[in-house]
Amino acid sequence: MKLGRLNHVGVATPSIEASVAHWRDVMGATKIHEPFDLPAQGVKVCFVDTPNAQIELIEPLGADSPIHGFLAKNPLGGQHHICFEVPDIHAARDEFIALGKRVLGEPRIGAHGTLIFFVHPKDMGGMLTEIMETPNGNH
Ligand SMILES: C[C@@H](C(=O)O)C(=O)SCCNC(=O)CCNC(=O)[C@H](O)C(C)(C)COP(=O)(O)OP(=O)(O)OC[C@H]1O[C@@H](n2cnc3c(N)ncnc32)[C@H](O)[C@@H]1OP(=O)(O)O
Ligand SMILES: [Co+2]
Repeated sequence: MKLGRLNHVGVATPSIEASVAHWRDVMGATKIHEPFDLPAQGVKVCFVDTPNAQIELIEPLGADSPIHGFLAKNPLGGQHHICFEVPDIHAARDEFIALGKRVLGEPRIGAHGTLIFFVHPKDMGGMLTEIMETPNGNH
């Protein structure tokens, strides 16, 4: 696979509102985007910009949210996934599968509007890994 830019670090939180205050007041973030619901992924999302990547705050949305289990184990929240860009999402998916990695579902539209997929943390050194097609402008 051709490893691209680190796009974001996903951080699960029980409260985006409380996390926004942390990133603003403790970490000094100056550009924090408006939160929005992403029902197709079962999360509410809020991007915090850093100079070279984003922090993606995710709060559970709905009873089927994929992050309920993580928050049950980590009630404070915490680092949930890392996301790297690739030029060709379908080629990347085929390559992970060929390496025997568990790709979690079909590529789907993520929070940046491009296709994403996830690879199981137990096949990735303990890190839930999100792969996303490079958004226009990041090339
Ligand atoms: C909006 C979007 C975007 O950026 O565009 C997003 O990011 S949405 C981000 C939210 N969406 C997703 O995460 C979708 C993909 N995720 C999934 O399909 C699931 O969450 C899985 C990763 C398969 C985990 O499933 P589940 O929560 O049922 O966990 P489980 O209890 O079966 O966990 C199995 C083992 O994996 C570990 N495990 C679970 N989640 C983990 C995580 N985030 N990082 C590292 N390890 C993790 C558990 O501790 C457990 O280990 P032990 O057995 O050793 O205790
Ligand atoms: Co993400």
